[in-house]
Amino acid sequence: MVNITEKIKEIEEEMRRTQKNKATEYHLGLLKGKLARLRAQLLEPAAGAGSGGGAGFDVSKSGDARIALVGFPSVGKSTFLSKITKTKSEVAAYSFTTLTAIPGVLEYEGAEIQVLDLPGIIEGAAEGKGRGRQVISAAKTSDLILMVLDATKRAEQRALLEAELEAVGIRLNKEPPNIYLKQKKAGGMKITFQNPPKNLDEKMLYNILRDYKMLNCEVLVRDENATVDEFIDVIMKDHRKYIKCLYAYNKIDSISLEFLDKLAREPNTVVMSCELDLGIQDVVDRAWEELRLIRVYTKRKGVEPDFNEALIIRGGSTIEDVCDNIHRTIKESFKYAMVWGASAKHSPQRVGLSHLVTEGDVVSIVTK
Ligand SMILES: Nc1nc2c(ncn2[C@@H]2O[C@H](COP(=O)(O)OP(=O)(O)OP(=O)(O)O)[C@@H](O)[C@H]2O)c(=O)[nH]1
Ligand SMILES: [K+]
Ligand SMILES: [Mg+2]
Repeated sequence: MVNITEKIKEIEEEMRRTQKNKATEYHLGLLKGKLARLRAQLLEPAAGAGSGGGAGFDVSKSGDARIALVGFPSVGKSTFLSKITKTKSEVAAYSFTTLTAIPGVLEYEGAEIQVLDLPGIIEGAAEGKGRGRQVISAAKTSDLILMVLDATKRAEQRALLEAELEAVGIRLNKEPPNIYLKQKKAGGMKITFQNPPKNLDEKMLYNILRDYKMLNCEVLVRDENATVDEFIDVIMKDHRKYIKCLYAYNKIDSISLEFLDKLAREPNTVVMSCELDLGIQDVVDRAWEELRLIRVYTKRKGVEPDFNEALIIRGGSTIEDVCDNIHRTIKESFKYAMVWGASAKHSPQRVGLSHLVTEGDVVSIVTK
């Protein structure tokens, strides 16, 4: 493990030393590719090491979604958990009060959201400092990262945390790159650009693919703004996780109104004071919005739907997802579904498995 960490340091050092220009961009691209590979290795549990390596905390998922509270020590993560759930997680003025993952349940309009209070992380977490790697692994399993920040601390804290999460393959508030990559058994490399790329060229991709020993593959870059980093993300897609992040600045009781105003205007940002009980509900409402969960009601033939019993599913879900949510095997005997509500062209509409449902729909599944 030490070996990999040292190699990572060496490459980072070399990247810092290398001046960025046309002549060095191929070399830098290759270094980035190597770095991504080493970082993934670092997170892989060592053979026979049991729960070592990249394993998270042993908390099973429950409820309709999971939110992870991530932040530096003593920013108020446990205070916040204790405010929004019935769970009491220890609060104190010293760092590393919380030493493991403490789950709580947030009830929100009929949904149950699991909220994980996590130990504070520090710079170097991705490389294994403190419980950093465990915390980050837990964050990787969440549907939303609520990054808790101390409004009284330096502004750089946010960028530092983001860099730690980036280093282990978490991509915050980003979509997967619009690049198609398929490994083949033979035929060499076929690289195509749909539009002339601004930051890439064929040679660069070729070099990186060769370094990854992907000699036979097909690449189609659809996005003209795609970057080398995004291309590497596509190669490493099994190690990447695209997660929404909401930034919550706590302790606004201790900052000036001017600064508060500035913070509150930043994108994906909410402000609060757990101490004064200010803004807590706003943070919860925003977190709920970011999760993009919707409620769908099921109905048996000839019976009124039960509006007290919603299925909570992800926005963008289909009838197929609804089936999977009801029962693992229902899809096998699926004939068609009847849908009432906003997603139906007329009520009811007869639809197939691929129909997209939306908030408040009533669905009746007809089986063979
Ligand atoms: N001024 C102020 N202090 C707060 C606020 N919220 C929490 N605190 C204090 O900040 C300190 C740390 O709170 P914790 O909830 O233990 O912080 P944590 O992020 O869970 O800390 P670790 O578990 O050690 O990582 C405590 O002394 C809290 O009373 C707030 O809104 N304003
Ligand atoms: K603390
Ligand atoms: Mg804590």
